[in-house]
Amino acid sequence: MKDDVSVIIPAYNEAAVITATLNSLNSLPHIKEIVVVDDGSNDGTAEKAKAAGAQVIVQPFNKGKGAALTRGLQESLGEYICFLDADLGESAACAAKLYQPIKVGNADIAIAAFPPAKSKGGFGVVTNLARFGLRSFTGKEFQSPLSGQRAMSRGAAERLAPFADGFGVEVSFTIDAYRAGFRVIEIPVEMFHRETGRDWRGFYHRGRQCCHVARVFLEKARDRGRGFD
Ligand SMILES: O=c1ccn([C@@H]2O[C@H](COP(=O)(O)OP(=O)(O)O[C@H]3O[C@H](CO)[C@@H](O)[C@H](O)[C@H]3O)[C@@H](O)[C@H]2O)c(=O)[nH]1
Ligand SMILES: O=C(O)[C@H](O)COP(=O)(O)O
Repeated sequence: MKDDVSVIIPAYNEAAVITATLNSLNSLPHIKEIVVVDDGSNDGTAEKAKAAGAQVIVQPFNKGKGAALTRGLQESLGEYICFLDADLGESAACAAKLYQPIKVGNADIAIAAFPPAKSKGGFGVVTNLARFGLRSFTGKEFQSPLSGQRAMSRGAAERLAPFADGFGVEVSFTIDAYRAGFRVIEIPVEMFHRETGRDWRGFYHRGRQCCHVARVFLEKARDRGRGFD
C-alpha cells in the first residue's frame, strides 16, 4: 500500500507534549506527511514541531480547533486524512488502527473510541451533552462523541469542510457525515490525552466546549426545522 495518509494535528500551546506525539508517529506505515497547524501558540509549539520533522503551518492568531483543521486539510496532499490531537503523546502510535480500515474500504469515517479516563477530569457534562445530541441527530450511541481522532478519505473530508468553529467541530462533523450517508464507525484504541482538571482552567475549558457543542446542536435543529436535513 502507498504512503498516502496526511496526518493533521491542530496544536495550541502544546510545546510540552508535541515532540512525544510526533516521535510516536515516526514508526507508522503509510504516512505521507504530518501537518501541524499551530493555532497561534506562544510557547514554542511550532519550533518543537519543526524540530521533530513535521510540516508546520502557523495560523496568524488563535482561530480555534475547527479552523485549524480546515486549514490543515487545505494544505495537505494525501489521499487519506487522519486528524489527531497534539496531546496524545506515545499513544498516537495507535493511529494506524484508524486509517487502515478506511484505506481498505471497510468504512468512510473511523473515530477513535477511548478507554475510560485514568483520572477524574470533568464531570462528564460536555461528553453527555454531545452523546445525547448525537443520539437524537444520528440515532447512534457514541462511546467517545468528542473524540477528535478521525480518519477518512480526502473526498469525505472535503465534502464535510469547512468545519464548524472551535470545539463544535466533532459533533458537527459527525452529524454532517450521517446526513451525507457516510459509513461512520467507532474503533476502540488505547489512546490517552491530557485530562483537564477541576481547577478554574478546567472549568473555563469545559465551559467553552459546552457552548460550542450546544451552538452546533441549535444550528442543526434549526436546519432540520427548515427542512434542510
Ligand atoms: O484554540 C484551540 C484549542 C485547542 N486546539 C487543539 O485542539 C486539540 C484538542 O484540544 P484540547 O484542549 O486537548 O481539548 P480536550 O477537551 O482535551 O479534547 C476533547 O474535546 C475536544 C472537543 O471539545 C476534541 O476536539 C478533542 O479531540 C477531545 O479529546 C488539541 O490538539 C489542541 O492543541 C487548537 O488547535 N486550538
Ligand atoms: O476532556 C474532555 O473530554 C472534555 O473536557 C469534556 O469534559 P466533561 O465531559 O467531563 O465535561
